Amino acid sequence: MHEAIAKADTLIEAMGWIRRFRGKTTVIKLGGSVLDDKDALMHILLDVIFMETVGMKPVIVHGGGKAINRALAEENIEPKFVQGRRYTDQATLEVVRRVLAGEVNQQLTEQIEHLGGRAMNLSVHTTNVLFGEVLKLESGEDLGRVGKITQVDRDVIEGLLYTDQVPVIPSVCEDGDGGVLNVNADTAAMAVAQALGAEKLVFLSDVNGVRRDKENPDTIIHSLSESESKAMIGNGQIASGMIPKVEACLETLDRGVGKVHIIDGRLRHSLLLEIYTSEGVGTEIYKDLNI
Ligand SMILES: Nc1ncnc2c1ncn2[C@@H]1O[C@H](COP(=O)(O)OP(=O)(O)O)[C@@H](O)[C@H]1O
Ligand SMILES: CC(=O)N[C@@H](CCC(=O)OP(=O)(O)O)C(=O)O
Repeated sequence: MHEAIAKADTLIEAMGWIRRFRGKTTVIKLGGSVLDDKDALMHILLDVIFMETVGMKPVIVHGGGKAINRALAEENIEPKFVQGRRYTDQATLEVVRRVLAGEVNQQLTEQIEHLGGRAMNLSVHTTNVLFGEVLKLESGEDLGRVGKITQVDRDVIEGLLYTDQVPVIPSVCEDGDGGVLNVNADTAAMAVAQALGAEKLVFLSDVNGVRRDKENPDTIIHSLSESESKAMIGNGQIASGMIPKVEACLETLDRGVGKVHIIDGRLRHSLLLEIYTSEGVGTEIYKDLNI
């Protein structure tokens, strides 16, 4: 009996934060690292279904870098990265399109349905919501068929949220000429969060947050300013796949999204903990105060 009362107490405690976030949009970016961890992924999707059930509006944007690497290896194509982004020739693009917009996108949607939620896959194979153009790096280096998002079909996404479905969006966009482009999933999540004016953007990865020493989990920084983030990218403390994530956080904060966090998708219920504990988990990136 005591146990049952404690459970009921927990529900009442949750009422405050459920009310606070009801009707608000959270964009959740799932990276290849958590997509590859079956157990972690199942718990993340259960958290997402819970959020939707209590009236929050979760939107999933996903990558799948590891699955792409495996598929490329099968075709003897050597992966190549420039500043954390994949150089994408035509053969690589075919693989990215098949794996991200096809397999991973469909598997995620089916798994949400299998776990009792309602989801809809929005990809270039079904209903596309991401449009863009070829990304040009300031350094002048060529990335091939890599895109940046210039437009998001907000109406389609909001229509799904209105009918209590979780939109599941891969990081592939259409260009204006009937072709598709490979987009880094962190930047795609940023574009979707901006277009929707999301309350939160959460990056779920395989690290506990941004660390001073990337090998040492104890050096996590819970609250990181814009200027310190830039300095850490400059001196190499923030490297590889963390660069597009932090850059996406900074750009998002410039464009009116409430909060941006990088959290550990392997930690059970990290998504719910992030929303309803005051200190949160992982790293929050904030804009410098202009004093
Ligand atoms: N300062 C840092 N703190 C934490 N992780 C870092 C840092 N610099 C580089 N990294 C690397 O970034 C990786 C996360 O990026 P990535 O592998 O692209 O994740 P995802 O697949 O979730 O997008 C970490 O696993 C880590 O190896
Ligand atoms: C241009 C570019 O880099 N595209 C990425 C898209 C997938 C992605 O970003 O996946 P993760 O989130 O798992 O890293 C790629 O081809 O790997």
